[in-house]
Amino acid sequence: MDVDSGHDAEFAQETQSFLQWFQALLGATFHPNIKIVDLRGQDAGRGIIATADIEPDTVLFTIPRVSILCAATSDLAAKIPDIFTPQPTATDDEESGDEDENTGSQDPWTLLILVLVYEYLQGSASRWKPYLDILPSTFDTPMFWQPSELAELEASAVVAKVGKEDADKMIRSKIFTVVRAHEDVFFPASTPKPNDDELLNLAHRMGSAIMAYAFDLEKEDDDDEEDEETEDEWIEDREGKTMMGMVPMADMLNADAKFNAHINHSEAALTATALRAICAGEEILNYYGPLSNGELLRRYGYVTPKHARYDVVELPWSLVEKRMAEHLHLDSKVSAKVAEYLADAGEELEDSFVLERSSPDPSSAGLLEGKAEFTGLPEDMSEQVMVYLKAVKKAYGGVDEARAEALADRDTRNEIYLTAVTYALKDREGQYATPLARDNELIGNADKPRGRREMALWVRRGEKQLLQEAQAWVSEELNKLQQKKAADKRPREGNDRPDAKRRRA
Ligand SMILES: C[S@@+](CC[C@H](N)C(=O)[O-])C[C@H]1O[C@@H](n2cnc3c(N)ncnc32)[C@H](O)[C@@H]1O
Repeated sequence: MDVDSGHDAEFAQETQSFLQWFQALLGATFHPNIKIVDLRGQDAGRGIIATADIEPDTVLFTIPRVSILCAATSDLAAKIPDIFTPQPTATDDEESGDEDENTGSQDPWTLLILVLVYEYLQGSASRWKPYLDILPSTFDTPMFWQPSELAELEASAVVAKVGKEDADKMIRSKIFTVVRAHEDVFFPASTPKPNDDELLNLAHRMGSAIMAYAFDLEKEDDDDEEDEETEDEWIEDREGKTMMGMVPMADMLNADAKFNAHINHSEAALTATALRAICAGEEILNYYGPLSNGELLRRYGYVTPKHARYDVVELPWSLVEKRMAEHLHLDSKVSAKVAEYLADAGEELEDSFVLERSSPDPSSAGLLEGKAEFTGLPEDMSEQVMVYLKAVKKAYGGVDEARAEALADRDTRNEIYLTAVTYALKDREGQYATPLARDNELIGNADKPRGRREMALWVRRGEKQLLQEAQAWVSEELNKLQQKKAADKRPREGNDRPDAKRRRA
């Protein structure tokens, strides 16, 4: 038997039906040395493992493009073609200011939600029924978390990105309208029609499945001549206009920052190949990109220790600005002038900046290379600080020339910047409900998080660790700068022989 029977007979049966369905697809292949397994014991759903050693470059499985579930393959496009013909672009809508009201224009996301809702509602009549049966009905993405679970993520930028309300709004405007206008197409006569709440839940479920499972598919027209076998993997830009699709079996692969398989896109099929030798018993892992654990949680509902190297933290400009104003002892009058100059100069200030480590790309074999290290503050933040300090210098002009003069010195500006950032980073760390030491204590020797609260704990711990690394880096830079300033002064003092002068005096 190709399938691990696991503990749950229904789960195993669905896996088996899916595999049989997949293997019967014209052009599909599934290597005999791999199998789908039940990894629920590790909070990882289904996954694929090697049952015997696998050579590098082995084709693990092949999915013919005609079996991808998308707008181009579902019958829905033929039944309501108007919805699938290109509408004015989002930019046009934004310009006309009626994006929310424009219920007609669909995008790759909403089209795929419509397709999935349609295929799901067709039940046994859907070509993809055995595949749809194994898609999850519940998710661990924060979109579905209780407020008390979300509270564990407090201060992480992930919370603001959950977007449940926006998703509800989008579903009501773009999905409901189409489904309700074509009930004869969406709802088979033999089954009861879902009410709005049921439809909302179904659309959310499909939207979340897309977020965690869908591939961005290249449009045939976009392929260039060399694209026989392109390197187009999970594309990170989910806002793009490329067609999206659900790729059975390719999405049975779990993923990590260290991985051993890759999905190649060719004209007729998608193939999963081994990037290096894979040992019997090893899990076959794909790669979703250099995502922070916060982002991995938001999109896919899981976090891994290896993704922590890609963690990010947002530093609000307000914290940096406040600390700079304090450091410069700006009074309200000067502050107002600074704001005025910035406005006059048309400077559009960013609200926040993303701190991250420099991390080498994984090797072509999917191995992690080198160390991820904090090596500098975001360049756009440094630029914004300099714009701000220039405005301060101008505000002091004619009021306090000595201060204005001091700000003309580059090292002085840098010192002000680094000092303010030191405090701003501490302030940012203080926004989290628990200190890093407490999170470390809670995690102890655990090798991975289990459950939502632990995932939140790992996300916030990772962000605070990064904040501390940033603080250490800033403090070192500040030391170097102060030493440089001291050294810059010394030769002058030596030349002027102040000691001798003082002695003479
Ligand atoms: C493309 S699917 C992979 C197959 C999935 N495990 C299943 O049972 O259908 C992506 C989902 O798998 C899970 N997943 C992927 N990689 C994982 C990992 N390294 N650890 C835990 N869960 C993982 C997450 O729930 C994610 O949303």
